[in-house]
Amino acid sequence: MAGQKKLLRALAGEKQDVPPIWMMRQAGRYLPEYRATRAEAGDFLSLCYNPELAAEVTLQPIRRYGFDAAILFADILLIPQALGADLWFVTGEGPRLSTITTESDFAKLGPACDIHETLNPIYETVRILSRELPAETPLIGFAGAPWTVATYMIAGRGTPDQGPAHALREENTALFEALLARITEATIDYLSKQIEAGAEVVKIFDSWAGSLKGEAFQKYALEPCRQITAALKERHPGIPVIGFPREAGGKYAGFAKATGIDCVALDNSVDPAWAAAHVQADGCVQGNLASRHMVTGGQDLVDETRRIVEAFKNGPHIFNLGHGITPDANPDNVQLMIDTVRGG
Ligand SMILES: Cc1c2[nH]c(c1CCC(=O)O)Cc1[nH]c(c(CCC(=O)O)c1C)Cc1[nH]c(c(CCC(=O)O)c1C)Cc1[nH]c(c(C)c1CCC(=O)O)C2
Repeated sequence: MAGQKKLLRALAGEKQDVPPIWMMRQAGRYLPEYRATRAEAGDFLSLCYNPELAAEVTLQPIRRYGFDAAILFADILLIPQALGADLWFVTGEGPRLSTITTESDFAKLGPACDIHETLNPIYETVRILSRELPAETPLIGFAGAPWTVATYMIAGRGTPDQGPAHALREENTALFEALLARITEATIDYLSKQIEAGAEVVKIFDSWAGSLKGEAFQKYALEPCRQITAALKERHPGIPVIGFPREAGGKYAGFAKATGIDCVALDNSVDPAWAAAHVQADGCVQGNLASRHMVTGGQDLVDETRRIVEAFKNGPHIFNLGHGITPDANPDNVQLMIDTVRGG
């Protein structure tokens, strides 16, 4: 069923001599061809909603590097926008959204079933990519996890400690949980449409999972991921799901079993030998190389890449970074990483 695609074979639990490789944010500002297409689109959001150009930037890193997977070009904050939040990007600073802190803010959001009107161009991007990607290159669809998306919707921007979201969670738990439930429902529908349009794998990005401790992690990171995964696998039997509870630390262990996901994406704070013993024991793992190596390069990059490949060589493994590549990265260092993984 997994066919010959290396990524799908790893997700199905197969150990390979050379792991498949792709990179978080592989379509991005470190590539001159991305910057040119983004300029043609006008701005980042216009690029996300332009199916031809979004497909073009998705394909750019595949053409340049021959990665073993493509990831849909879009953003986790399109869901809040499709639910009715205002969204814009401030150059050099990041995203801004209208905030949700009261029942009346929440009441202004639309129902989950209304998101597709806004998100239809994204499904069109997926359809174009299904036609244009090389036969051996699967397409990964994605969405943000409800907690991470909620942190942006509550604060109206990225925050270092997710303070406003934690405050709402403690002070108005009912409103916080209603918001999470709405995002969860929308995310299931959104990912389901991506799969219908041709995505062969989906990934759930919980970039701020690490700030949820103890029972809160179980309720607001693990449980929504379990719900989304169960609903998708019921609608689309066999669809592989990658989960990324970033900075989950010791809670990476057991996460795949508890949620039903097929692969756990690791950030660069976990020791690969520990993760091989405690996370990969349950199935496929992905990630772990610190993104800064794409800036600094050299022998350190080669040594770290080899250390990770070696640590995970006895089980299913997808080579990737521990977080997205940054705009100051050198494209030559990406090639060096790929050559090291493939050439030893
Ligand atoms: C938290 C989060 C966001 N977006 C995303 C996350 C989760 C993963 C993570 O933790 O990095 C996920 C994301 N964002 C983007 C993708 C596309 C696919 C890929 O190549 O990985 C994916 C999977 C494109 C993007 N999303 C964004 C860019 C840069 C936009 C530009 O061209 O100016 C890209 C290529 C913008 C974005 N989008 C977001 C922020 C905070 C920012 C601004 C920060 C920055 O400028 O890098 C929200």
